[in-house]
Amino acid sequence: MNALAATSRNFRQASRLLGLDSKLQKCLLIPFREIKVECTTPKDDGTLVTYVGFRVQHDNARGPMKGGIRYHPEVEPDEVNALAQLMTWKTAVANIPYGGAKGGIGCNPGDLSISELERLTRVFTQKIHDLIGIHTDVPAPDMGTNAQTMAWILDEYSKFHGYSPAVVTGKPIDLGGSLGRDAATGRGVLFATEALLNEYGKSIAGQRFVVQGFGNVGSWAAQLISEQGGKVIAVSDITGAIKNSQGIDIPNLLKHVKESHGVKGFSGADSIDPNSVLVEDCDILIPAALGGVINRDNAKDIKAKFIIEAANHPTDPEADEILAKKGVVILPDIYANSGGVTVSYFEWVQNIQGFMWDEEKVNTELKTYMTRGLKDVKEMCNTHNCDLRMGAFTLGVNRVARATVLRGWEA
Ligand SMILES: NC(=O)C1=CN([C@@H]2O[C@H](COP(=O)(O)OP(=O)(O)OC[C@H]3O[C@@H](n4cnc5c(N)ncnc54)[C@H](OP(=O)(O)O)[C@@H]3O)[C@@H](O)[C@H]2O)C=CC1
Ligand SMILES: O=C(O)CCC(=O)C(=O)O
Repeated sequence: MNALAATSRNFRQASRLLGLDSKLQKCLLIPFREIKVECTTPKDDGTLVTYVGFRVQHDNARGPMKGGIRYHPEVEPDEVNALAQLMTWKTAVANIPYGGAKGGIGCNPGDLSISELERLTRVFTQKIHDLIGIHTDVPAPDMGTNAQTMAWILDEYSKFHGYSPAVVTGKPIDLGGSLGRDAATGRGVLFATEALLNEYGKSIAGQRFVVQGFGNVGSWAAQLISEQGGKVIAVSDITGAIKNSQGIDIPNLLKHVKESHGVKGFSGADSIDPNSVLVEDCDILIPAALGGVINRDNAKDIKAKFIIEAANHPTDPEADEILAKKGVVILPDIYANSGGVTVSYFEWVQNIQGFMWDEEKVNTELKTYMTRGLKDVKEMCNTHNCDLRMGAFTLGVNRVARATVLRGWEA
């Protein structure tokens, strides 16, 4: 099932549980604005190349639209649309005053030089600068983009609108980025996992984890989990997959990845088939790469008891049903990975206030938001007698529906 069909199906199920009428459902589902732009830019050898860029602004009932920009070869309109919709429900679940958006460019950032990436980012910004802004739509990093990408967007945007650090989050600290934003999604995953395990009388220490994806989110999650005594027994990225049943030494793996640009060849673990990583024997599985990776083909073989969705939309609805029958507990993306956008919100607040928080304050506030988030989700599970995914969807959709009705959508 494609990402948009899957996300919209979850939305409709939540709307039915909430008893939303069909007109309001339609109004909430259809994006506010979908932008598609041509980005033609010279390569380093002077030849011209054209990429297609997207920004989908899904909803702004609760505040400025917010969401990352992804550079990946598989970026396509339906997926960006689904990811923008997920951002609307995610910011509502986190209870931060934002709507949802997402963007992307269909390119392989690994094939581009730094100067080619800079030119592409500047051309994309030139095409969308009049549609983003501090109080309209605030981009951030996602797969294939990082703090440097945000610095280029900030600089290009500022040429048109004056210096505006709050127009993007996830910036370098020297340009007004927040302490703790780089680690925030992984740290949020840690806090969410702790809060969930607490419900089962368990803690991180001694649990066996498998992490798919070792970029920003996966590597921070693995590092913070291992610091809490969790045993990360298998990890994968685009270069391959590795396993050590005794637990991988994450600080050493991080050094290896810095030097070798991937987990492949790490001497402290055995190489395994990347296709087997999701079905490895473990207690907790953390998908932290692409969407749709847990589907009807592999769900029945998953051995983890808990799945913490660090990635966006890693689990297909068909897999959800199979896993529910097996008793696997899934902590859904729109709650589990909300630590990133929550600290993005803290960054935006700091930029607007012109006052910088220390890292301890950022992390303490993040823990408060993540702990309260699970409590709110569980309350909806009790009210609607549903699983955690529907608990999160009903929570997010209900908050957006209430804001929409209060603002007077029937004009
Ligand atoms: N960054 C953030 O703050 C947030 C990110 N997310 C979500 O988390 C996920 C990861 O994002 P992020 O860490 O930022 O992205 P990064 O680009 O930093 O990292 C992505 C990781 O996934 C790996 N990867 C790509 N394809 C595969 C594959 N087929 N199998 C295994 N690994 C693969 C990449 O390998 P390689 O580097 O070798 O290509 C890399 O290790 C995405 O779904 C994103 O939407 C959610 C909330 C916030
Ligand atoms: O930090 C942000 O604004 C958005 C992060 C993001 O894209 C996501 O949560 O999926």
